[in-house]
Amino acid sequence: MDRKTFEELFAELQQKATGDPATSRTAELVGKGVHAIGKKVVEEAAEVWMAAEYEGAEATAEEISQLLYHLQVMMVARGISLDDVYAHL
Ligand SMILES: N=c1c2ncn([C@@H]3O[C@H](COP(=O)(O)OP(=O)(O)OP(=O)(O)O)[C@@H](O)[C@H]3O)c2ncn1[C@@H]1O[C@H](COP(=O)(O)O)[C@@H](O)[C@H]1O
Repeated sequence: MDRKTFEELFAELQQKATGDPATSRTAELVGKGVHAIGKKVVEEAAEVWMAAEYEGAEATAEEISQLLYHLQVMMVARGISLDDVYAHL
């Protein structure tokens, strides 16, 4: 499995954002804009909730990974850095 940390994924997505939408999901989503990304964030958040209530830990962890990915895509699309977010933790 291609494992990466939260920080490593964010660095990768910053690079991918300006890439080819035909080969990069990140570039495709950033091209669609904040409205489309926001819908994915809400959809993935609901899937985390449902998995946590009705599915096992592994399925829940997978949904959480997809939510974190889409949150990072939103950050890239809006020009928000990791430090911008960490400042509020
Ligand atoms: N971690 C992720 C990741 N998690 C989720 N997803 C995307 O989110 C989708 C999951 O959402 P859904 O189940 O709703 O999928 P879907 O129904 O096909 O989505 P819709 O097209 O209907 O919106 C997956 O099919 C992926 O397209 C991700 N896409 C990319 N990454 C990582 O991001 C990096 C850059 O990826 P690219 O930009 O594609 O090169 C790589 O390291 C990837 O592993």
